[in-house]
Amino acid sequence: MYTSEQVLAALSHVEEPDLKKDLVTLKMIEDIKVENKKISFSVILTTPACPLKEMIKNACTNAIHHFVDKDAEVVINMTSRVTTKGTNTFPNIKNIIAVASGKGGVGKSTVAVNLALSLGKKGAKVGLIDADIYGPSLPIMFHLEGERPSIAVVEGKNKILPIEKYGIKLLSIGFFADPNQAIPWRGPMVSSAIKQLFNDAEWGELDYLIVDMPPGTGDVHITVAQGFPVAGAVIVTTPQNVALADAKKGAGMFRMEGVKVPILGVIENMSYFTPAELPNNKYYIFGQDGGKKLAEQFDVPFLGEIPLVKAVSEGGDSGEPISLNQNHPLSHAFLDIAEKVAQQVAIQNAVANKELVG
Ligand SMILES: Nc1ncnc2c1ncn2[C@@H]1O[C@H](COP(=O)(O)OP(=O)(O)OP(=O)(O)O)[C@@H](O)[C@H]1O
Repeated sequence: MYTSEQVLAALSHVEEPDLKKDLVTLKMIEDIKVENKKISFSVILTTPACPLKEMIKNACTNAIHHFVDKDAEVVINMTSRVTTKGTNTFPNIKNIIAVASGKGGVGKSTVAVNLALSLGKKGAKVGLIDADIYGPSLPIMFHLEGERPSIAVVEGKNKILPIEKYGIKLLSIGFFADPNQAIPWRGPMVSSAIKQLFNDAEWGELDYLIVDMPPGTGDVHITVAQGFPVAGAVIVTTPQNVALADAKKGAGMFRMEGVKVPILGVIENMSYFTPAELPNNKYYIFGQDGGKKLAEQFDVPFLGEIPLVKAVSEGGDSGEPISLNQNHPLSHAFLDIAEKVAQQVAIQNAVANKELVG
């Protein structure tokens, strides 16, 4: 018969690759049960979208076989408790992630929507705010044109109820505006409208709240970055020089004194085009590797590339984003990006909570 101490001793040899400490020190092991030759326990990851899940699971099994008994039956329940910063002033929303670009039209909304859906597919509780006051696209991308969120009284206060679709909760500035009427936004108006989407909505418990920002750097950015505990920003760009130059300004804003939002990484969209009849050809219409170079310049991770594919724009226009199509290769590409984003959030949280030296 084995003991829990033997199991813990074995697992203290398994390191969490990102956090660079062993699983026992990080308190990631729970519910140890030993029964004859069977050893079971739970590993509590920092996110259900952990890209290292299988690697950690295999390392645990190997450690038990090596340090306890090579014939033990090992049953591991891989689960998660999404981390947040100790200083988070919004405890029911664990991580706010801003999706930003410098230039307009680079696919920021497309990335925000598919990132949110992919995190949801991984089992996280996800919300999405469309804060693009100049061109809110979420109502069309979710086929919710003309919808208005309901209002409910919660603890004596009127609260906006986010609309739920495809497993995530949504609010768009577009739900409150006439799509045929342009609004001349002034600074204070912008600020109060954006704050309402966060403060006056009944979001419930969320692991990740993705915020689709307007292009450029303006009032919305300042309101979100200074008014709310943003876990990090993702920068979307195309490889084109004009987009990169603007993306640099956008990323630079998050690093300014008084803003100081960590940049989680760069996503390159419209990286290349592959015609359906020539599936092995890649045409780098907007140039090559611009996103990677931008990530290098800012010393942040490159989170992935998305090619120019007709199904992406069709999915956006029809209200069925590409991520809903499980079989499409880009659905996998977005899942991969979502894992990398969640991983970077967990790393930033560990740095902020002084569990990791940044
Ligand atoms: N990888 C892609 N392949 C094909 N079409 C794409 C791709 N990414 C985005 N698009 C299309 O490009 C257009 C602009 O995308 P999107 O609205 O996501 O950009 P944006 O940066 O959010 O724009 P805005 O500046 O208006 O906020 C949309 O029609 C979208 O469907």
